[in-house]
Amino acid sequence: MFTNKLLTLVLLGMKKRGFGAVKWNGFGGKVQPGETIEEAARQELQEESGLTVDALDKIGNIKFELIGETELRDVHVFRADNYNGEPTESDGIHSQSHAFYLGYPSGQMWVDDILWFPLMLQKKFLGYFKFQGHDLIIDHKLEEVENL
Ligand SMILES: CNc1ncnc2c1ncn2[C@@H]1O[C@H](COP(=O)(O)OP(=O)(O)OP(=O)(O)O)[C@@H](O)[C@H]1O
Repeated sequence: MFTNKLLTLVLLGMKKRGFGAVKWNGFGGKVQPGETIEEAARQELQEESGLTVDALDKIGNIKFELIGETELRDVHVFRADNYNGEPTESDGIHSQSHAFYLGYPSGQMWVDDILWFPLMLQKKFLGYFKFQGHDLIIDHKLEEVENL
């Protein structure tokens, strides 16, 4: 994430295949055995975008319930304001910066992102979203918190 007085840019990746294919999204994936959640976040960022980060702030936690799936998806959201390297396309992900306030590709993102992305610039938050299929939210809660 890069901010100056005029504009905030957010680097997003488009998954080429699998769950959430063709949606612009934060970089991420599943935590492997023996990894902490933060280690997994750094690993996925590096694998998917080619970037490394020094400071990584935990800013959100969202539980997703998808009707028909037995387990909740427990998503931890981290933010980094500086990064090392240049974003590169990987096997599974195509990366591109998007201006946060201008022309954000909302038609090609998870519908929940539009509700919580604005919070991640300034707040910590907890969220819950219940989905029917991949495009319809039938229940949700979002709350700002001091600490996670
Ligand atoms: C349902 N609403 C959602 N809204 C916003 N973001 C969502 C999301 N659901 C998952 N995410 C994110 O999507 C990425 C891939 O997650 P996930 O599919 O579990 O990982 P992984 O790369 O291992 O994918 P495959 O299952 O192998 O395709 C990861 O950043 C995760 O945080």
